[in-house]
Amino acid sequence: MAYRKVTVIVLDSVGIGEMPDAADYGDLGAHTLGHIAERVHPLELPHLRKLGLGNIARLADWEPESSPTGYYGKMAEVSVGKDTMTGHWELMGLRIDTPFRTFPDGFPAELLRQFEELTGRRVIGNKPASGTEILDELGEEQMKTGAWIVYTSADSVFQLAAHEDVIPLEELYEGCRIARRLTMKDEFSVGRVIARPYVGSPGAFKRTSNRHDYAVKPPRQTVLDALKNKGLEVVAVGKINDIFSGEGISRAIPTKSNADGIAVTAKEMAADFQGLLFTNLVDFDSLYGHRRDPEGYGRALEEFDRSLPDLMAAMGDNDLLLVTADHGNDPIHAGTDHTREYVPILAWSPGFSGTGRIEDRTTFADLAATISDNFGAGYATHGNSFLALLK
Ligand SMILES: O=P(O)(O)O[C@H]1O[C@H](CO)[C@@H](O)[C@H]1O
Ligand SMILES: [Mn+2]
Ligand SMILES: [Mn+2]
Repeated sequence: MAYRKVTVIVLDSVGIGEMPDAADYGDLGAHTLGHIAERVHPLELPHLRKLGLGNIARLADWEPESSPTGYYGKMAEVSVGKDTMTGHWELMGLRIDTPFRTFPDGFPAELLRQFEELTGRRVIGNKPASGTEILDELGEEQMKTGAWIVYTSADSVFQLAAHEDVIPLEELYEGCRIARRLTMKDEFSVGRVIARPYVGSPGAFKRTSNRHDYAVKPPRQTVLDALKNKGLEVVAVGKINDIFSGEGISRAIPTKSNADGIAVTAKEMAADFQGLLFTNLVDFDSLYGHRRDPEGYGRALEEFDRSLPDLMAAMGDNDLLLVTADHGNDPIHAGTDHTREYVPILAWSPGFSGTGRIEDRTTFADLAATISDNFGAGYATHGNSFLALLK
């Protein structure tokens, strides 16, 4: 049976345990969901557990669900990376063997010299940092001097933070476009340039939702292109459009928060179209994972869990829901970066007559293969479809 609409919801950073190669990434022992389940009491996720979340892996003292209603499993990442772009691109069929360049010691002086010259402002910072901590450290100096705050992370990112009253948004975005051009060169190449505007006064700075990402394009076509080329709708909710630089997307709806993303997704799930609805909920990662806040992370999971009945009620018998993630971000792991983890996969349709385990997948790209298989899109990927299992 072919589903008319497939909805993929990426719970950004909701990993389900270390990958076998986690040590290569400094992530031995990482377990985003497991550690949240251990730390946060109570953690009420009845709907996710009913689908089979607690049957995928041992999570704290949870009893596995005795009669789950969905198909459940986990997927491994084959690409060399643990960033959002690599994760999402693999979910949509790519295998990234050349890692994005990272800058653990800051960006080369020559890049910053050119950036300062072209923008007419000095740079301060230039190191890996948490985006909120660097504001505590350098926000006041920026307000006094009008310099750019440049920082990076374990991801391949050139992040440009600016107080909205000191450097107007338009100038910040122009600065990002300049940085984007400079970082297209091989020796300076980064996956994303990110505008990080903020407001407030020293000690109480707050980042705003005027963040904007300038990503490189996927290196080849993803299953999104294959669907779009076939005339199917590909609707992107949240930061999906940025992650794919708009490639293969027919309609994009940016969102301001998980709650907003969930509401938009519910509406689009109820709308009548044939194709793919693809949502990213980023708050798990940006507000709680990177901030190492297990409590907040748990509450955000509960918020999503509470919305599941509405999302499911919006589906027709011929629709399929797939819930997954793009990497881990264990809120009790050392540092403030992503963690190299398996991601969960939960599948549900009102039309299911069976339920059960989806055998461990060796690549996130099995999702792309499944989607292609469903729509007869003929997309070539290293992934393997598990569509036949879902019935
Ligand atoms: O600490 P903040 O600024 O939120 O940064 C996080 O967000 C960036 C992009 O997702 C990554 O580099 C990560 O480190
Ligand atoms: Mn992510
Ligand atoms: Mn992140």
